[in-house]
Amino acid sequence: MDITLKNISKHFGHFHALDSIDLQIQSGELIALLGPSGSGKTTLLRIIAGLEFADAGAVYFGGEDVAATPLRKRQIGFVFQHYALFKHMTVGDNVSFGLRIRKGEVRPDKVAIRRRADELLDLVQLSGLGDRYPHQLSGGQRQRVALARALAIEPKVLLLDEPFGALDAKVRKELRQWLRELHQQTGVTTLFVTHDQEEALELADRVVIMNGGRIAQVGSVDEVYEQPASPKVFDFLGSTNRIPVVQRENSLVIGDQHIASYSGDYTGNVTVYVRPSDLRVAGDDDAGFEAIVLNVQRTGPIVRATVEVQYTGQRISVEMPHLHHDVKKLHAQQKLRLRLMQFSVFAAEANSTVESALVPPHLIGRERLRLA
Ligand SMILES: Nc1ncnc2c1ncn2[C@@H]1O[C@H](COP(=O)(O)OP(=O)(O)OP(=O)(O)O)[C@@H](O)[C@H]1O
Repeated sequence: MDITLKNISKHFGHFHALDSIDLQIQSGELIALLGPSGSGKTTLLRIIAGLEFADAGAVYFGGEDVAATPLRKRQIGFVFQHYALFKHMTVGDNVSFGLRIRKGEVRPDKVAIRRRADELLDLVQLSGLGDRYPHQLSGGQRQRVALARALAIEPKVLLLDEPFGALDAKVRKELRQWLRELHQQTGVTTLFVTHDQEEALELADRVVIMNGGRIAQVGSVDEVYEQPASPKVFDFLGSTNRIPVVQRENSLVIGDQHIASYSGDYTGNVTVYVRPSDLRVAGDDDAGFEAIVLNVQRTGPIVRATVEVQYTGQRISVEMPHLHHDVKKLHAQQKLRLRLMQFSVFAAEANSTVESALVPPHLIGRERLRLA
């Protein structure tokens, strides 16, 4: 089932929780709604479900405006963060609940209901546990029961609100992989809310990044990660270093050092955004910038260092694989050159001064005069 959201807005009192949301979701897509707390993810999910109503705009399922379609007729499966299983019912009865409460002709007979529950328990890899009660399951198993229950009604759309939020990190990782496989098998159009960028990037076909009730960017995992539309999106998708530099003749420079080629939209004083893991020790022929190592931490296969960028004074983090011979020897007070493997450039931040970005310290007096 494809879903179209057109110009959705929602206020709670004077608070503008959603502002002109437009989004098109293809049938069978797995979409992550990612964003900081309060950005409007759950509100949007609830509006799609019909649990909340928009002040303006429309939701279309397969081209049909669902404004007048009540919740029970939207054929939506839900899973929330806190497993809302019925405690007094067995796992099998929980899974088949949506079928057992159907009325009239659409209610399958007892044997068919039992068979469907068993199939679903197979699908979520819990076969044989149908007679247990929820308290006899682990957290991860309970969330899988919740998913099986949501799938029992053969939903056209699956909506998951932080489905793994209450589970520990290891179980979360396992369930992510499992959900991805389950989605490949069922092909149900799925939207899931998360504020965990790793979860969104690992699971989704496309990511919708929300901020302050608006969509900050929509794209494939590679698009949002490699071409973030704004500093906010860059920040939200992982650790960020910011380095003030100058764009000059297709080049980014710090002082007299050419640190990378660049011919994008921004010119003059700009800020390079680079992730710690996208920095490497530069070879003799590489473009790069000088830095001094302040401290080094070795954690398993990764070496983490804090370095100070020469001339600009920024303290930035670097993460490199420990196997490289230059990285093995890294120590405090060492001078080195770093190169940017992948980075984004945005307009200069308000507090990054021209003199710190542009010139080596011994030239600052002169350069300031020239700029005055
Ligand atoms: N029923 C309500 N009444 C008043 N304000 C609400 C209501 N529901 C949500 N809000 C507000 O709307 C904003 C968006 O809330 P929403 O739950 O959609 O955010 P979210 O991105 O899902 O956040 P989280 O990750 O913390 O769950 C928040 O500021 C929240 O306080």
